[in-house]
Parts: sequence; C-alpha cells; structure tokens
Amino acid sequence: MTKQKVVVGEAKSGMDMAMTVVPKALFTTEMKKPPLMQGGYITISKKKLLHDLEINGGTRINAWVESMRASSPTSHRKSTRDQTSWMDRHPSALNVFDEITNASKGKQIVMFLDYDGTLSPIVDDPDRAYMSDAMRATVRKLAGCFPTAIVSGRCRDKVYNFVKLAELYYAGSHGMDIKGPSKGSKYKKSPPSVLCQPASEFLPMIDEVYGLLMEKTKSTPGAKVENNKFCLSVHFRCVDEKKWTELAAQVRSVLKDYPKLRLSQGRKVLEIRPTIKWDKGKALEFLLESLGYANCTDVFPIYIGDDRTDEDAFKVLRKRGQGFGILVSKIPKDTSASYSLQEPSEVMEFLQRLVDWKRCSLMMR
Ligand SMILES: O=P(O)(O)OC[C@H]1O[C@H](O[C@H]2O[C@H](CO)[C@@H](O)[C@H](O)[C@H]2O)[C@H](O)[C@@H](O)[C@@H]1O
Repeated sequence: MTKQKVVVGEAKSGMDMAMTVVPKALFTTEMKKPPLMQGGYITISKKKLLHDLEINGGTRINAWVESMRASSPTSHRKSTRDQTSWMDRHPSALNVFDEITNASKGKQIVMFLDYDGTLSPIVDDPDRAYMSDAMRATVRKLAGCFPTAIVSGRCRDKVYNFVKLAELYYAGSHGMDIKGPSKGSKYKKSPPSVLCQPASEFLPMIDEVYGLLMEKTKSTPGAKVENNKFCLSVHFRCVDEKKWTELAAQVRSVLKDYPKLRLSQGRKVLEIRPTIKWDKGKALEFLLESLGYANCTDVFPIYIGDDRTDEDAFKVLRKRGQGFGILVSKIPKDTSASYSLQEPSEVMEFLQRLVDWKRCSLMMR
C-alpha cells in the first residue's frame, strides 16, 4: 500500500454557504465592492457569492477559482488571538467532556459521524482514505453503546467498504442514500432495507454528467472525478494551482446545461448534486425519525464532522435545541457546531471516552 500524504490544517470555502470566508491575501480587484471584515477574515454575503458562482449565465470563473484558492492551507494564517477567541466559542469536546455527558443524562445519545477528515485523515488519493483499525474498533464499541450512523458525501457502498461495520446506519451521497444496519444491532433487528433515496430520479442525469466530466477534465493533470451515485465530486487536490481556472471552466461548461444540479465546495473538491431540498441535516432528521425519536425530548444527538456539508446537520441540532455538533478542525471556521476537535485522533479519543463513560454508568446502576 502506498503511504498517503496526510493533510493537516486546511480551510474550506463553501460556494453555497451563508457567509463564505476568503483570505485577505486573495482579495483581488475582481471583487468590486469591499467585503466586510470580521476578525482576520473577509466575508462575502451569500447573495453576492451565489451571484458570482452561479453556474448558468454570466458566471465569473475567477470567483470559482477564488473560492477554490480559499481552501488552500497556506492561505489561512490565523493570529493566536483569533484562534483563542474561536476556541472560547467552540471549546474542545475533550476539555468539556463532563459538561457534555451531564447534559445528556436521562437521554438517549444517538451518534452521527462524517467519514473523510473525521474518521479518516485527509489524504491525496480519495480511493485510499483508509480508517485505522483502532478507529474501526472504537466505532464498533460505540455502536454497541449508542445507535450510530455514518453520514458521508461518498456513495454508500464506498464508505461502507472503508468502515466495514454492518451494525451501523449509513447515509451516503450527502445523506441522499440511507440504509439501516445489515446486521442485527440492538437498535435495529429487522432485515436490511433501503430506507431512503430521495434523489433516485436523478440517477440517469448524474451518470450522464459523470461521463461528460470525465471526458472534459481528462486533459487536466491530477483532476479526478468521483461518482458518488447521487452526486459527483471533482477533486483538485492534485491539480497544479495554475490549472484551476482551466478545470473550473471545464466543470462549468458541463454544468451550464444542467440547471437541476448545483455546485458546492468541500476540501479541495467541487461537489455536484441535485437541487432537491435534501442534505445531511435532513438525513439526520430522517434517521432520528426511523429510530423512533422524531418528537422525543429525551434524545441527545451528537454529530461530528469536518465538512462544509456537515453544517446543515449542525444547524438542525441548533434549531431542535437537542444535542450538539462538533466541528473537526485545526483552524477557526464559521460554524454552527458547539464544540471542536482538532483531528481524527482526537475524534477517536472522544468516542472512546463516551464508550468508557457509558460502560461505567451501566455498571453503577
Ligand atoms: O462527507 P465526507 O465523508 O467528509 O465526504 C466529503 C468528500 O470526501 C472525500 O474527499 C475528501 O477526502 C479525500 C480523501 O482524504 C481527499 O483527497 C479530498 O481532497 C477531500 O475532499 C471524497 O472523496 C469526496 O467524494 C466527498 O465528497
């Protein structure tokens, strides 16, 4: 197995996020009106950004590339003061562990875990984003204590092949493909069944666009198109920055003919998905409902994720006033999560502490 370069501290810009963050150094005269200053960041309103990044009609490719650049690790040097104030607002879930478990007392914890950047470190080759055996063992123990779901942008089969735990719920394609445990867990004993595929009518379109993007981007060295069944990813992690404009133009030239698809951005990846009102937040709500906790006040969902798309789930938890989100990040980011963890190794430590706490509380009964 080739050793993968693990990526640390990386920003992410979101083309479809409410406020996106662009490093000051990247602010160019392309952006006519001066954006608002917030701490060490420049923020651009959603309206402006959506206008700039609109796929159809008059889109400025430079805006896409600005957004792609904003996810470059070198472009985000935060002052210690920024970091400290961000950590005050989003303390480490490890440091406030007792606070978290106290808040969950008398309630059923339900765990939601993103995959890339949360359970596995970010690496150059998406096909080699393996999780460690230690992480797998910890997630297995976790699923023995609480209902547990993996919620990923990847297609469900692919994320299952990385995680390999049949007792979990899986929500692939950014939550657009949900399936319950295929192996009896104490939370689900019925036979395997596909629970939810709200974008199935888009399958032929996604396949078609996948073929077109493969063809269009093959001249850009390092570009990789990933078929995630109900959505697509165009990776630019291994594309020379000088070629990003070319890649953005290639992607736009395909998407302009597909108004029912939308584009967002993750970690060095352009993500393409149907415009339906479904996201990781909706998947979380669907799973809670499937587990019988739709209108319960005694449920305590914990969602851990690093991706811009995880913000939809963090927002749902804030709105419900139940449980909380934990953002995995080494650097300050706009987030609706309550707490933070720096990297997958800290996620593993947090999950293990939850397992130990649960086992200990069962013994003390
Ligand atoms: O929701 P997630 O499970 O976090 O999936 C989001 C994307 O994750 C993967 O890409 C990211 O991880 C790769 C491997 O570490 C990395 O090479 C890439 O740069 C990252 O963006 C996955 O390959 C994508 O399809 C998902 O959309």
